[in-house]
Amino acid sequence: MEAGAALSLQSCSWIGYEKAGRKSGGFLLFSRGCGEEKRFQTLGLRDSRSRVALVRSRHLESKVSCSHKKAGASSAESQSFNVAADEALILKRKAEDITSSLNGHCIYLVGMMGSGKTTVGKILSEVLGYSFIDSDKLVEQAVGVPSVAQIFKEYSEAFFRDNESKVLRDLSTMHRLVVATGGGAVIRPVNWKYMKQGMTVWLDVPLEALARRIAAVGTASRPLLHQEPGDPYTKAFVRLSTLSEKRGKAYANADARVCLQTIAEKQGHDDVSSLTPTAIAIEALLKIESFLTEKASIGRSPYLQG
Ligand SMILES: Nc1ncnc2c1ncn2[C@@H]1O[C@H](COP(=O)(O)OP(=O)(O)OP(=O)(O)O)[C@@H](O)[C@H]1O
Ligand SMILES: O=C(O)C1=C[C@@H](O)[C@@H](O)[C@H](O)C1
Repeated sequence: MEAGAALSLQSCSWIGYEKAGRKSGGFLLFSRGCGEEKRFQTLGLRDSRSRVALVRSRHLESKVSCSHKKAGASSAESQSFNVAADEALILKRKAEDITSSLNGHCIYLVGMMGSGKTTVGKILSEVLGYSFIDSDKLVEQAVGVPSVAQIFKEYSEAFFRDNESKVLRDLSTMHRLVVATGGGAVIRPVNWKYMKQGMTVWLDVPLEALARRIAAVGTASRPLLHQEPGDPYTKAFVRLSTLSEKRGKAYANADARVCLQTIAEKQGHDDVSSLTPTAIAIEALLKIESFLTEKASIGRSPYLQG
């Protein structure tokens, strides 16, 4: 039971996993179940202040959710509503926890094509109050060509890489950005010098999931995947496998690794496809927090002045 029920963020609806009682006013009250300690740990809420705040916020927001719930909503609908609200709240709390130690430093998301750098990056930027930047788009603007695929075709990959390095160099002097980097940005050591001015986070996604995501939208916008013969899934999978073998070590230079397979296992799922982008963003914040805490514990708080 326990793997799925106790540890799952996906199934941690307030109603389902806190023991809930109903008051005459229709509001929910929570009592602490025996699995709560474990859940707090899973959510990365180790100190009592965060825990109290989360429980209080859940209580308050549950009043709002209950008073707005449609009378005819199915239990599946209300459970997924609660899961989404729960995740959003945890995300917000975690962002508040790390804001001061991050001290305005940029976050660079690295990972293979389709790993979710854009999707997760937008969520992180919003919750941290940062701006979101896609480095591929900056290269397109700098070159004056509307797509990366066209830059590869009209110029060359090397030309694209040179411009990508220039863009990363320029970004390295800035603050309060979440940057979705190009999938191949990790292969040039100089790019690491630029990205390490901030915090680097690797979104590590199994190849099958990447190929599935990319096949769903087609390979046309991803020039490195488009040349292979075959159906979109096979094209993507074959090429991504080769790229991943070449780049695996480079991605591992990142300060933090967000491994989707590990999150899925923690939540009791076999497959990463059940993970929401918000759950992945939460894990990213937890990993960022661990990195900052570890550095601070050895007297090397990377981003605090003084
Ligand atoms: N957690 C997720 N679950 C399911 N699909 C997702 C998830 N995250 C992203 N996707 C989908 O996968 C595709 C690729 O996502 P996204 O554009 O965020 O990746 P990326 O790393 O920025 O890709 P690229 O480097 O190729 O630009 C999109 O269609 C997106 O909707
Ligand atoms: O993985 C890669 O090498 C690439 C990823 C994309 O984001 C683009 O930067 C470009 O298509 C190259």
